Amino acid sequence: MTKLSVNINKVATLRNARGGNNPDVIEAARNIESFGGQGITVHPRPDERHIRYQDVRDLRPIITTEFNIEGNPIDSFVKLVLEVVPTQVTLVPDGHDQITSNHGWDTLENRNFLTDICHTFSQAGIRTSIFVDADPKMVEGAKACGADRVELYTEPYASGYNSNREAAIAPFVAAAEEARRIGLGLNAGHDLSLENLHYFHSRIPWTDEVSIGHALICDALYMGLKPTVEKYLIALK
Ligand SMILES: CC(=O)[C@@H](O)[C@H](O)COP(=O)(O)O
Ligand SMILES: NCC(=O)COP(=O)(O)O
Repeated sequence: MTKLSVNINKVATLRNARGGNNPDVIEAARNIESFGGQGITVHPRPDERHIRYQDVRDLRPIITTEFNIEGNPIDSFVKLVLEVVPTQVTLVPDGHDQITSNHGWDTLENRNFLTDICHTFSQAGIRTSIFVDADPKMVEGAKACGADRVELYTEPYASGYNSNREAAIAPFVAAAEEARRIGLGLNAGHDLSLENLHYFHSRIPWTDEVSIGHALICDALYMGLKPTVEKYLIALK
């Protein structure tokens, strides 16, 4: 069964716009779980443009499903994750000034660094996932780093979906088959939406978890959070 982990970064974006606590990320997380969401994902960036480090601390005790913290493993991020001990940590190679994530790790070039980081988190009992492009070599490299899972960066699939979905999904099926072959867990995320999620899942049903934020929160502005979460869960049937 593929779990839906809802990324609530954009709830925090809206909250920070006015400087108060509305919308409340804690209430959003509680609601998402009550509506059937099987995980909460956050990506605390160094500039705290949306999710703040204190949000991560505040969310930990109230999350009853899976808690996935994504980020570039700079010292402050590593310290926060070890303090909070989430279900999973997802290592993302974002630069400080990136508007959003736009590529995965080179797991061959960064093998020693990623191996050390994965070991540190594994020793703390945290599942590790490495964010990679849909490339079987990068998947294999993540396994060599000792990661439990990879997360496939799915923006290229999403952007190619409308013009040729068969072509868009092909590299992801190849990368996902490599993960399955070598016994690596499989996550996916970035720009997945109600439009493209069902097809992705129909072609790669062994995906363990999809983490979805931007499109889902935008959909919720039109349809409401409960119906939106329910629609995303149906797309994973
Ligand atoms: C790794 C990934 O794809 C998500 O964390 C995405 O980067 C969301 O980050 P923003 O919400 O800051 O765009
Ligand atoms: N790992 C992907 C994620 O958490 C959310 O990405 P997006 O749906 O906001 O593009």
